[in-house]
Amino acid sequence: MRRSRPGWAALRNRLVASPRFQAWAARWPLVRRISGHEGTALFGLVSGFVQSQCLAALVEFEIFELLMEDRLDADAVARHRGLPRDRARVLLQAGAALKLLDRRGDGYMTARRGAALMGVPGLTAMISHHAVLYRDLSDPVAFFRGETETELAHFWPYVLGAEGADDAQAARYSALMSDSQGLVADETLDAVRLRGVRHLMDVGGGSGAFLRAVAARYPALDLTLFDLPQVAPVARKALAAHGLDGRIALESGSFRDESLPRGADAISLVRVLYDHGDDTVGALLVRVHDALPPGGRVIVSEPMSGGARPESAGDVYFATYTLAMRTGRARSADEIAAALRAAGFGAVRHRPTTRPFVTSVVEAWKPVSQD
Ligand SMILES: CC(C)=CCC/C(C)=C/CC/C(C)=C/C=C/C(C)=C/C=C/C=C(C)/C=C/C=C(C)/C=C/C=C(C)/C=C/CC(C)(C)O
Ligand SMILES: C[S@@+](CC[C@H](N)C(=O)[O-])C[C@H]1O[C@@H](n2cnc3c(N)ncnc32)[C@H](O)[C@@H]1O
Repeated sequence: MRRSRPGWAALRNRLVASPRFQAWAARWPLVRRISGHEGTALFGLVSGFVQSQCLAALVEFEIFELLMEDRLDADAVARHRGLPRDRARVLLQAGAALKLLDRRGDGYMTARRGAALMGVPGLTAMISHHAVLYRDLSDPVAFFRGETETELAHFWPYVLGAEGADDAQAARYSALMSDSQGLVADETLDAVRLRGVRHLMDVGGGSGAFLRAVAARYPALDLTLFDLPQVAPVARKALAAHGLDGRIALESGSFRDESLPRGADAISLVRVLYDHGDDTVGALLVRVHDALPPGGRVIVSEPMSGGARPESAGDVYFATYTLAMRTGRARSADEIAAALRAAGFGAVRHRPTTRPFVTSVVEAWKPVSQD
């Protein structure tokens, strides 16, 4: 691959890395703003793990619930939560500095950002679950060398295939996933139009939260949920609880081992591909292609890497998370498009979403004629 000569960038780097240049830049009004901005951004990176752990403590001590309606001082919070007073004060100050709590006088109350966090389904459960990833990352050098026996690799064993999972694990997985699926479903359905589709099959649909959202927006669509046999009891229960057991058909099987049921003219893969390696994804997309009629559509929705324009959610969080799982990876929209084309799809479209940290969407169509 041809490399461009990074002449200007190399000169800039030498200058910016020099303490003398930094001291000079701090004195001059025009550059002072840029250097202050860079310093603040760097401090955010350096201290980000402490911020996340303060957030985790606020969640575990259920501080947002306690301060949702009442303004309490640190002593009262300490009493309610069985914390030493001086430590409660430090935690509440940290919450206020992170704009999760709002301090007035000596009193603290849940701030708008804390209230928003409480309103995102599954987010506090995800924050608690991060304890596993945090342990996996405790030696980042070993982690990136691939030397860590990660806990996350065992947390989702059935991602690796039907044989690895038991019913309890499937239920736990589906609960954590379905809690967060409302947001993913809304983002996905805002990004794609299903008008003209007759029958949608959601492959790897978990407990059916995506199809529930589809059913609400498109009452005339036929809907099928396909997932592992272990997930079927959880899905059946969830659909019945929402009165949708007659509305959404359930099919069980493993897309690793068998072809997909035919009959749908659109197939969705919501947060499925990034769990799996390239070979599994390639084979799955061929099976999706085989199951669709000519003119049928595939919809891929999941958090994605920014590719040539790296971005934080896909290239830091989800890329690291999937690395810790030791199975899948966060792919860019271009990589997913290439995999779709390799499986025989055409007319690939990237549909932007408003919250790429929740999901991004790529759609493609099976050509009407193969010539
Ligand atoms: C009322 C007055 C006076 C003013 C109001 C002003 C106003 C309009 C304020 C707006 C407030 C508001 C409504 C805010 C809403 C904010 C929302 C909805 C924020 C949503 C945030 C979502 C987040 C942070 C989602 C995070 C998701 C994560 C971390 C997901 C992780 C998923 C993983 C690890 C999945 C793994 C799957 C696997 C295992 C790879 O297969
Ligand atoms: C990350 S979850 C996503 C669930 C749901 N689509 C969502 O977004 O909440 C991945 C789903 O793929 C399913 N899955 C994994 N391997 C599978 C396989 N071999 N065959 C069928 N489904 C599978 C899992 O059971 C799980 O429900």
